[in-house]
Amino acid sequence: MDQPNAAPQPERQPDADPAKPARAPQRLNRKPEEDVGPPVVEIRNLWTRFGKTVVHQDLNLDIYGGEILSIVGGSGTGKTVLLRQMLGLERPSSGSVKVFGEDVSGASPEQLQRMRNHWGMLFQEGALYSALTVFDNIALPLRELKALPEPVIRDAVLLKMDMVGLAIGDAKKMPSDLSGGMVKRAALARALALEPQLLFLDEPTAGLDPDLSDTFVELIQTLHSELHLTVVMVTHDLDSLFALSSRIAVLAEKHVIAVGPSCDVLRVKHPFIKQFFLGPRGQRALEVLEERYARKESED
Ligand SMILES: Nc1ncnc2c1ncn2[C@@H]1O[C@H](COP(=O)(O)OP(=O)(O)OP(=O)(O)O)[C@@H](O)[C@H]1O
Repeated sequence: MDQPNAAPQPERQPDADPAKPARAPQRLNRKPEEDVGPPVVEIRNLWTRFGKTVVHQDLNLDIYGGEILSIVGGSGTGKTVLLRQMLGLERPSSGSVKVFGEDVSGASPEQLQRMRNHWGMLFQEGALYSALTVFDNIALPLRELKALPEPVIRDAVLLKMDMVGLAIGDAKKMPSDLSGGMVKRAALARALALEPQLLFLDEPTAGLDPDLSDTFVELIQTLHSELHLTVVMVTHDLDSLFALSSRIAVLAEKHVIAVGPSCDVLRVKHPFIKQFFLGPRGQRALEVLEERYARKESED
């Protein structure tokens, strides 16, 4: 996690019209410090309208390889819709969403299916198929490829189960036999089945008690660094937000008002940021994180 450093310099959107002043709320739009190459996800001038309701208005966001980018915002600010647009499950009213340089917003179902083979998605509540065993749930994306022999699928499923901390004996269990934490692990194993480079997480710790949530956060941290994943996460959970995020993108006023490392975003003077991060919950989450760092440092 980045430690507080120099005050952030406001940066103009890369494709903004130089003749126009940067919009006042776009206070911060920082790339990660090191040279990380072109964005893995590139959202440009995106508008989303449902009837007369405008959810996103000229929204821009870049997500870079290897980072964990978390999207936060108040209820109804369009986080889930944005995630679904990145996954090609919904189309924006205008603007573009590119993933690995390919336009998701205009892709055909066949193109989308091919693209999705490079992404994994962990939905809220795990979203396992209740009629399938843990093994068959994880095997599903591999079987859908219709290219792999069953012994290869078996090995891949067992490897993924091991990665997420499930025992071989769990393979035959039905989702209804699993605890909340195990459902998350099985869903994560399924999201990783095709060895994606990009992983989308929707509220990954929702429904877990604090201990299970911490364990799951550690698992995501380990997998992120071992598998060199790029992770895009939507979360309300401040503990996992601070523990995991390389950068945080804040949605308010129908667009991204700030994006950068948590230490920089916390300094942006905006009512939502103040209320969300600097209220009692935010302070507690920061204290927990500081304690965790102090413990880690003394252990090292
Ligand atoms: N298919 C749809 N038709 C009409 N309105 C929709 C549709 N999908 C989403 N919306 C509206 O768009 C807005 C953004 O929804 P979204 O679910 O993305 O919010 P969110 O930021 O994820 O909220 P929360 O944090 O409460 O889950 C909401 O006002 C929602 O009612």
